[in-house]
Amino acid sequence: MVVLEAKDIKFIKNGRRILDIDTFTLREGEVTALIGVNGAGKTSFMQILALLQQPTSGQVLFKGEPAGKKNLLPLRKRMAFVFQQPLLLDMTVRENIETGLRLRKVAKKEIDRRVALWLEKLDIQHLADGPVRFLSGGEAQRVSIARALALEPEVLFLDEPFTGLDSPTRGQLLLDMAKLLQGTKMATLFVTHDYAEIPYLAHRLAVLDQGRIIQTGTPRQIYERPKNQAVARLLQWVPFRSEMPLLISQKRGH
Ligand SMILES: Nc1ncnc2c1ncn2[C@@H]1O[C@H](COP(=O)(O)OP(=O)(O)OP(=O)(O)O)[C@@H](O)[C@H]1O
Repeated sequence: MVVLEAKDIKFIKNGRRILDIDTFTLREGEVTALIGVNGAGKTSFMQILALLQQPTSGQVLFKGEPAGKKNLLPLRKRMAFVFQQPLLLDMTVRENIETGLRLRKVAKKEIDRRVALWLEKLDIQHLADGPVRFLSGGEAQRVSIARALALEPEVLFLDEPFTGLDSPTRGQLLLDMAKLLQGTKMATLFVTHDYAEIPYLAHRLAVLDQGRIIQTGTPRQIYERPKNQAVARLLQWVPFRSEMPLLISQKRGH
């Protein structure tokens, strides 16, 4: 099922075409990785999909409902973000996870249930009542993931969430994240500059080049058959790409 759909998106700034995307979809239960060189338009496109930025023309549909001024806020409440910087409030871990739920007027009992659940799933129960100020980078990112997932969003945006973490911390968090996303109904967009992360999380891959989506498919399809020179060039630095585990693609029988 298509959860989020972008149609005929054009985004023009200072007379320059930043984005020109005919069609793009995020589907239920699927993680789509979006890659492209610096300046390709990933952030702009993510902001448009997250309804944080209005395109010059075109439409974003949420489960078939066109997003417009009237339904912007209720639709945004059905989405959640994890950024490269955890952007935590100067409170305890527990309070950080609770805040978004309170803003959405979730009942106290349900807040307690969800906070306990996501503290456990992210393995941060022991940090719950301490201030976020003293957390390591990896712990802070776990809190920001728990905060996003506790909202039970229908769409999840992951904006380079593992960048800046050391290798073992990142590896463990990637594996934990893959487990957490398995079997959920969320439609997830995953922007990353580290292509080695893709096979662990992404079912689909979309390549953005100069504002256009130039190829979509499973990671394996794209690694094995890049559509043109631009895609091949982009992926040429992926280490050992032919031997990569491609965990999710294999499990799903692609
Ligand atoms: N509001 C704006 N006004 C003018 N130019 C903009 C605006 N937003 C983005 N751009 C330009 O659009 C292009 C795409 O930017 P964007 O940040 O979306 O790319 P990106 O793929 O996310 O890059 P990076 O990987 O470096 O974050 C860039 O050339 C940027 O300078």
